[in-house]
Amino acid sequence: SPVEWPPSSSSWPPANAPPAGTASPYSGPTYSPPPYNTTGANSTQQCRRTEVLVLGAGVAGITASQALSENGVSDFIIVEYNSDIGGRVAHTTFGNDSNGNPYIVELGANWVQGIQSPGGPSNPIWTLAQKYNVTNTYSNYSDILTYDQTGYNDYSVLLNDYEDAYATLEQDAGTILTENLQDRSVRTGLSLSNWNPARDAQKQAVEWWEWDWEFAFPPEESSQVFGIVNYNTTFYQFSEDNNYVFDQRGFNTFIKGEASTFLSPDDPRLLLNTIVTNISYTPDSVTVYNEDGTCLTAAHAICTFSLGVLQSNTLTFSPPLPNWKQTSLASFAMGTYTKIFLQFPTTFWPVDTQFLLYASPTTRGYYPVWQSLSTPGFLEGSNILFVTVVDQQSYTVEAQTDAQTQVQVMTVLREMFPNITVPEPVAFMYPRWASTPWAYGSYSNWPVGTSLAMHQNLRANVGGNLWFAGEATSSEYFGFLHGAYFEGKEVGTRIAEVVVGERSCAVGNGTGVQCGDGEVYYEVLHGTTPVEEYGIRNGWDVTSFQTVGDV
Ligand SMILES: Cc1cc2nc3c(=O)[nH]c(=O)nc-3n(C[C@H](O)[C@H](O)[C@H](O)COP(=O)(O)OP(=O)(O)OC[C@H]3O[C@@H](n4cnc5c(N)ncnc54)[C@H](O)[C@@H]3O)c2cc1C
Repeated sequence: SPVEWPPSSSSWPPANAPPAGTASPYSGPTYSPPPYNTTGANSTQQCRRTEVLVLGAGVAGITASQALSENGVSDFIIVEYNSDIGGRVAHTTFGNDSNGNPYIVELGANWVQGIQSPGGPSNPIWTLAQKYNVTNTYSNYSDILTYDQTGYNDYSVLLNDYEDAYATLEQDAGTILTENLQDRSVRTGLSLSNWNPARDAQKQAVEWWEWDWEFAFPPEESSQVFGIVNYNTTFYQFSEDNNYVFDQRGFNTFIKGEASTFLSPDDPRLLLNTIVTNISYTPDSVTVYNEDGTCLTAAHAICTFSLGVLQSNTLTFSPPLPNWKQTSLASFAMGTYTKIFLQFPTTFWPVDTQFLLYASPTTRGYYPVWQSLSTPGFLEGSNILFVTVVDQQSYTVEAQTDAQTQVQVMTVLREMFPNITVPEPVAFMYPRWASTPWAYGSYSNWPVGTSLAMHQNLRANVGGNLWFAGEATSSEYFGFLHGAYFEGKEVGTRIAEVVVGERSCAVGNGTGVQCGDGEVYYEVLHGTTPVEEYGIRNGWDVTSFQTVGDV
């Protein structure tokens, strides 16, 4: 049995139960579990029943539930680890303003990426940001100053060189995709486009800003085809703009707003502070067992847990997931992206500049991208700067103490501003995403040489009734909020069709409704996927050959 049942006294109450709830309109519904089932984990007799279980209350869980609701399925339960909804759209208080009130800063998602071109489709996250008046400002990526260990040093011309190489990289990606050639790394593609940073620290910093900062992995570990598709479908389809959110209610305001369209305050269908430890599935049902000893059973379940959680050994499946699913879970990559926040007594850096890029003479990706929130249009006058690291440098800072990281960060800042007496920060903070047990990382990336067929196996349902959705299951928009949005909505809608179909069958009205509609998966995987197989069923909603404006 994958779970201890009934829980022993040592596991009760759970040691890592989430902290008591923060203020939320959806604070924990009071649900009393039935008396413990003593016949073993395989019996679902005593578990609370529902039609659809939605596992996770991030963007995908909420859009999936909303789609269920809008398509006539109201009998669902959302199970969420945390005391609030939003998942990786998460904020906290940081520092103080001049009145002593703390600022709100985003630990996770921060930008609406790709908004809308005139007359073109809108990124749904942009539509919702406008609907809920989420405070945001256009991030001007041209508003950047370049530094190295000697201080200010203008190497911004390298940004143009990279962009010239990128134009070739993206054209080559299109050729590989249409001619069904073997995918390769972005490093290989850049090299073939005459971009070779080798050990040139300034070129490495520019490359990091242009690639790693978005994908949370270096070019060596990123697919040329699918990295370009990801960029293309977001930034050419919607727009090239990234709008930075600094709403003092928190970015998750838009998710809470959408949740309130189908959940009432204290809705008993939302179970917060509930940690799923086992998912048991049969051809007829899915049952989840929770750390608090409760269990829930349903005809269908949508698992929206992050790729990091699915790759961890904190969650078990009974029976174990089939090989094709385990292989796909192991094939995709979960990245880590860490924002390190500092508040100072003054704004000693150029206040009218949004970004500062630092080239470490020794280590690629060592505290490279700095962003000023004190700049007009943001949290003006806040004296807050933050620096972002990803991948190996994220793992390093996660393993260090805050004090150790602060020393390194301050050494870099003093190299960047050799003529200024840089003060110590009055506040310092960063999250540790790679070790956060409900995320185990920040967002996913498409590794080198991994086919669409393999990605389809990440999306595909198991046993017909255990479905998967989230940013990682989005073939085109993986990593992004809008990827999670579309995937949740798609699976919620599909399950609603199945559920409504089953009801029709159950009343025997003779309409011949199909009662199940399983996802396609590939038992035998080929290295590349012919372009004619790219369609809505494997998540290919729009053509990846997007162009900007009239081009
Ligand atoms: C640092 C960082 C920066 C980012 N920046 C951006 C950005 O600027 N723009 C952008 O578009 N995207 C960004 N993203 C990505 C974006 O946040 C995600 O794509 C999106 O929020 C994922 O939503 P989801 O519903 O797929 O998953 P999640 O938000 O992870 O939702 C899954 C839910 O499942 C819950 N859960 C997990 N395990 C369990 C369990 N065992 N039991 C019960 N519940 C569980 C979690 O608590 C979570 O609420 C960023 C992410 C991070 C972390």
